[in-house]
Amino acid sequence: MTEASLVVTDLRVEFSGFVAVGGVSFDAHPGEVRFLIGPNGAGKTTCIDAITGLVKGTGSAKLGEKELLGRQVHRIVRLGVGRTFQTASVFDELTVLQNLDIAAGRHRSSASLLRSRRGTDPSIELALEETGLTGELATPAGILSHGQKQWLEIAMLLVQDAKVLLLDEPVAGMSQDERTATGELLQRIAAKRIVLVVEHDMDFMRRYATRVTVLHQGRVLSQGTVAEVQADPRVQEVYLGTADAMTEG
Ligand SMILES: Nc1ncnc2c1ncn2[C@@H]1O[C@H](COP(=O)(O)OP(=O)(O)OP(=O)(O)O)[C@@H](O)[C@H]1O
Repeated sequence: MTEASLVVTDLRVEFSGFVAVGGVSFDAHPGEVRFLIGPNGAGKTTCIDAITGLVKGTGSAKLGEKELLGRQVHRIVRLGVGRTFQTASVFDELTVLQNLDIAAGRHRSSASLLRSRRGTDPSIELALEETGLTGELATPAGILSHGQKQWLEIAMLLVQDAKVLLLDEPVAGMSQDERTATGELLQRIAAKRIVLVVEHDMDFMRRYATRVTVLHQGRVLSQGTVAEVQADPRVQEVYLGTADAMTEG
């Protein structure tokens, strides 16, 4: 597994002259659950979109020595950068196993695909175990709970052996139990991979973040540990009235 870090430097994204991300720098390392937070429209998703090649950005986003900006989406995926979206994008009519097979097949040779037909692939078994979906192997993804769908998406990134997981609001709409299970899952995954979480849920962020970057109007307002950003008066000001939970707990 990689020891490489994700280092974003002076990232800028403009949409027809509107600066959505105006020079953002942060880094994320294996071993930490890194959070990107900020009010609506702060530029969080756009940062992820730029890192994954969906929108054009300037500046730099490096995974180890490899520059990601300027590469095509599929090449960035091949370098080991995976993401989830705010809405789960699994194949509802296919089973959990079939979804994982498709995810695994994307970067597998036909010889290994042939081998995998003779039994469940070890990487799939591992991903199922890791995400607690082993019992749902034959369940159509469409009837999974909201939380399980998100875990399936994460499992799909694991079977692709993603070195970087960029997760956009992974616990939105989840029950408290599902949030706890997700937080613990992210901590396990982050031991060996880079995990960057975009979230609005302050309680979740407080419980599971190792370090946090706060964005506001396309710029970094504050970054540090949860305690450091919570104590930052600029952060309190921005969150006052929108997420007053920022300073609670
Ligand atoms: N394709 C686009 N074209 C024009 N403007 C865009 C586009 N995508 C995003 N924006 C604008 O860029 C800004 C940042 O949007 P972004 O979705 O990154 O914010 P966010 O922090 O992820 O917000 P939220 O928490 O609401 O998802 C917003 O003002 C948004 O309207």
